[in-house]
Amino acid sequence: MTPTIFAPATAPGRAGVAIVRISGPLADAALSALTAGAPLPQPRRAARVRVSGEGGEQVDDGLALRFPAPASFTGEDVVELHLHGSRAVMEAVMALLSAQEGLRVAEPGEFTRRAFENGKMDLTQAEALADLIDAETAAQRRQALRQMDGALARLYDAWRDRLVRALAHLEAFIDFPDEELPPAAERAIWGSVEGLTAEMRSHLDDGHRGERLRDGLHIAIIGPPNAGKSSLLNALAQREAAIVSDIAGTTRDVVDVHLDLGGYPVVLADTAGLREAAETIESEGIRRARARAEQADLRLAVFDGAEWPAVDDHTLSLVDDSALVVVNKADLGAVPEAPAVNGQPALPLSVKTGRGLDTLLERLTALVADRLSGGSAAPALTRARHRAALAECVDALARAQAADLAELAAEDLRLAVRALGRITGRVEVDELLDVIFRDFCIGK
Ligand SMILES: Nc1nc2c(ncn2[C@@H]2O[C@H](COP(=O)(O)OP(=O)(O)OP(=O)(O)O)[C@@H](O)[C@H]2O)c(=O)[nH]1
Ligand SMILES: [K+]
Ligand SMILES: [Mg+2]
Repeated sequence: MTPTIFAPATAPGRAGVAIVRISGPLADAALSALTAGAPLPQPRRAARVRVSGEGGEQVDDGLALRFPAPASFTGEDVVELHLHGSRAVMEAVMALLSAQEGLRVAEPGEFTRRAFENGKMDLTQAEALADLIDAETAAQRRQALRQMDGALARLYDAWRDRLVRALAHLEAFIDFPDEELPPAAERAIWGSVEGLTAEMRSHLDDGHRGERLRDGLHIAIIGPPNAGKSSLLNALAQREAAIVSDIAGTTRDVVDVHLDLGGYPVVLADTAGLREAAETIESEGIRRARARAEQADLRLAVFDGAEWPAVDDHTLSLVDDSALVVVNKADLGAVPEAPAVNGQPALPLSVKTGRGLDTLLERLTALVADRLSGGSAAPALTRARHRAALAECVDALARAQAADLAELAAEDLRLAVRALGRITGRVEVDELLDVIFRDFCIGK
């Protein structure tokens, strides 16, 4: 018998309510045992229950909900206990459940895994559920909900269906060599494969926006020492995340802060000021600053307005045309209204007076939204796992198209189908035959 599993469904710690979830064939029995054999509540109706332990000692007064199989999250019998969220109550109830025969504590992700195994969701939906739980910003929440609703699963399954169909048509002619593959049928098969390849390529070529939206867009603040990089980080983060001082070379380690810019997640990094450092710790800091600047999705270059119109060469060498350039300390130097650095428009800024901060925030938000939203109606690829499988699929399709023999082409199409199926976790059954019999009248 499948073991019945249980675990707290709410985060640990003191809370008004804590929920314990039980899933498996013994879920109802477990509830009965906890409630001294009181009648089971009606399905999907909250009922007040008195939870008691050994010798009838009361442990808590709470609510119980039953979701009989298969209409439950996992597809199994599920019981939810809504208890008071204290450590003492939770520990007592967990101990009582552990003591019951056939019950054990769930492993991480095991409820969702059972939901997948019972056909309640595909792998992309299971992943989306994890993303929704981790979501910190509105855009992350929207992406996760959309994927949980099956947007990616539908896209990948539709592609897979089209591939299976092309493969079935090709195999039909391989299996029945007396039948010539009519040129029109051959064109249809390869036309469909070509169309699919193009759609997959454009889905892959999305600037990684779905994956970035999960992780946050990485922005590195770079600039010469004392330009006010840490001051700017603190102003954007609205807290004293990094140490600010008038000593050049204050920042050494990279300091990351997580920001929500217009609903989009951003990881903003403050870095060491760039210069020829005399001392080893500072030069290690500068090495880290350069490395971070290279890995970042976007560079925010801060020049020192007190030096204007001179600009720092070390920083300049890291500024590309996607970088956002600001000239800070505009309150000190003779910084013009619309400065240009190396021909690139820059924003005059003063973290001290607040000048330019709103404009900078607006520009940053627009840039981030542009990188992460993509503005397209199609759902975004969200994981490296999907990317790897899709790339494998596209490679197999390219090989199939180049193959001389139909048998070899069919083998590559089969590999392509398998690669796609891995994304959603679908296994192949006798689908090929189904399609053949639906679309062909073999034997006529
Ligand atoms: N007048 C003026 N001073 C500023 C401004 N922004 C920062 N400062 C001052 O400039 C000095 C250096 O600021 P930081 O934020 O530590 O500069 P940094 O670029 O992080 O410096 P390092 O970490 O050493 O590379 C501090 O004394 C700040 O108070 C500004 O807009 N105007
Ligand atoms: K400093
Ligand atoms: Mg600093």
